[in-house]
Amino acid sequence: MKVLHFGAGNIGRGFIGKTMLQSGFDLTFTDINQNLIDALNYYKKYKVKLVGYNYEKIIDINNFQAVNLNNPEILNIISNVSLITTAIGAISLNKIALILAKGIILKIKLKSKTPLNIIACENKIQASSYLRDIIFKIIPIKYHEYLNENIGFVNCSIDTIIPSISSSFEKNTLSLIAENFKEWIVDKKQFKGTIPKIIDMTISNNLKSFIDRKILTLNTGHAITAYLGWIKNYINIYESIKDQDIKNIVKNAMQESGLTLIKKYNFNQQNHFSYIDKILTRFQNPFLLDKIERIARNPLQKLAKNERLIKPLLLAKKYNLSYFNLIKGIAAALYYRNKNDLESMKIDNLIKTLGIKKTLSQISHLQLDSQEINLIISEYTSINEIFSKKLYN
Ligand SMILES: NC(=O)c1ccc[n+]([C@@H]2O[C@H](COP(=O)([O-])OP(=O)(O)OC[C@H]3O[C@@H](n4cnc5c(N)ncnc54)[C@H](O)[C@@H]3O)[C@@H](O)[C@H]2O)c1
Ligand SMILES: O=P(O)(O)OC[C@@H](O)[C@@H](O)[C@H](O)[C@H](O)CO
Repeated sequence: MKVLHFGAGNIGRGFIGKTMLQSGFDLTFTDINQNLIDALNYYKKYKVKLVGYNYEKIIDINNFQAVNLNNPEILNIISNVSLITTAIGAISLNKIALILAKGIILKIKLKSKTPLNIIACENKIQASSYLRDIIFKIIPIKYHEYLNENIGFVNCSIDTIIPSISSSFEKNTLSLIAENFKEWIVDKKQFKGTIPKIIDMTISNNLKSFIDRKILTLNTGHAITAYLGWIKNYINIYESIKDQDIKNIVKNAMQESGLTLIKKYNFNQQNHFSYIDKILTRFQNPFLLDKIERIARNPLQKLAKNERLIKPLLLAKKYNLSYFNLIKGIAAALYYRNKNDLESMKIDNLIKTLGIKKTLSQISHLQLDSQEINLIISEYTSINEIFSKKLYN
C-alpha cells in the first residue's frame, strides 16, 4: 500500500514513518523543510532508539522516499496513494488543505476509484474532521459525492512521547530517541474501503472518549509541568516533575480534569487514576531528555477554549467539581515568555496593551468578569511570590 506522510519531524519519523515501514508499506515523507528532505534523501536511513526504564532497543528505518511539499510531483503522489497521515502541528493543517484538495481533484479527474483515507495525527480534538471541513470548502460541490464515497477523514488519538533531539546518539541527525510506550487509536467508522492493517494502530468504535482521555489528561499535565517548570528555570520535563511542589499541582490538576472525564464518560475512577500515575512515571523518564520548550510551545493554541487547559476547567465548572490546580496551571501558562516562541511573545504584547484580564478573555473566550477568570488573575499575580519569576531567557 502507498502512503504519504506530511511532516517528517519527531513523531513523523519516530513513530508514524517507523510504523508504516514496519507494516510493509511504500512510504513517502513530505515536508516544507528542504534541509530535512535533503537529509532524508542523502542518508536514506535513520535509527529510532526506544527507551524505557530498563529497556533500550534500536530500530533501523530505511526504504522510504522524501519530497518537498512544493515539488509539483506531490499532486501525483496524493492522487495515487491509499493513505495519507499528517503530523505537522495542528495550526498548520489549514496550510496543507489546498494542496490536498488539488491532489484529490486530480484523483477525481483520473477517475480513480481507490479509496483514500486521511488521518491527521495531531494533538487536536477531531483533527481529521477539522481538516475535512476545510477541504470540503475548497473542493467544488459537484465533487462532494465523490468525496463522501471515497475519501475517509479518520480521527485518532495518538500518544507516544518523542522529543526534539539536539544531540543525536549517532552522527545521522535524522535519528531519534522515542519512548517505548505507544497508543494510536483510530475511529473505525470513518474509514473508506478496507481498513489497512497497520501495526501499533488500534481500531475503536468509541474514539471520542479516548481523544478527550488523552488530551485532557496527558497533555493537560504535560503543559502544566512545562509552564511551572519554566518559571522555576528547569530545562527538561523530568527535572520539573521531580520537583515535589510542581508534581503535586500537576497530579492534582490531572485528577481534577480526570474527575470531569469520569463524570462525562463514566470511566472507572481507580483505572483512570492509575492511568494518571502511569503518565507521571512517563514524564519522569530521564532517558528522553524532553525539553520544557517543546512541551510549552504555542501557548496561544494551548490556552484556547477547546484545549487541554481551559476545557477541563469549564467542564469542572459545569459539573460543580474542584478546579483550583487547573487554575494554577493556566496562570503559569500566562507567564511563558520565550523569544523563540512567537505565540508567547504575542501573549506578552497583548498583556502590555490590553492588560492581563482582557488578554486572557480574548485568548480563552472566558467571560471577563467570571469567577474563573478572577481566580486565574489572582493566581497570576501571586504566582511570583511562590516561584522565582523568569520573564526572558
Ligand atoms: N512529538 C510528540 O511527542 C508528539 C506526540 C503525539 C502527537 N504529536 C503531534 O504531532 C504533531 C507534530 O509534532 P512533532 O513533535 O513531530 O513536531 P515537529 O516540529 O518535530 O515536526 C513537525 C514537522 O512538520 C513540518 N511542517 C510544518 N508545517 C508543514 C506544512 N505546512 N507542510 C508540511 N510539513 C510541515 C515541519 O517542518 C516539521 O518537520 C503535533 O501536532 C503534535 O502535537 C507529537
Ligand atoms: O505537541 P503539542 O505541542 O500539542 O504538545 C506537546 C506535548 O505535550 C506532546 O507532544 C506530547 O509529547 C505528546 O502528546 C505525547 O503523546
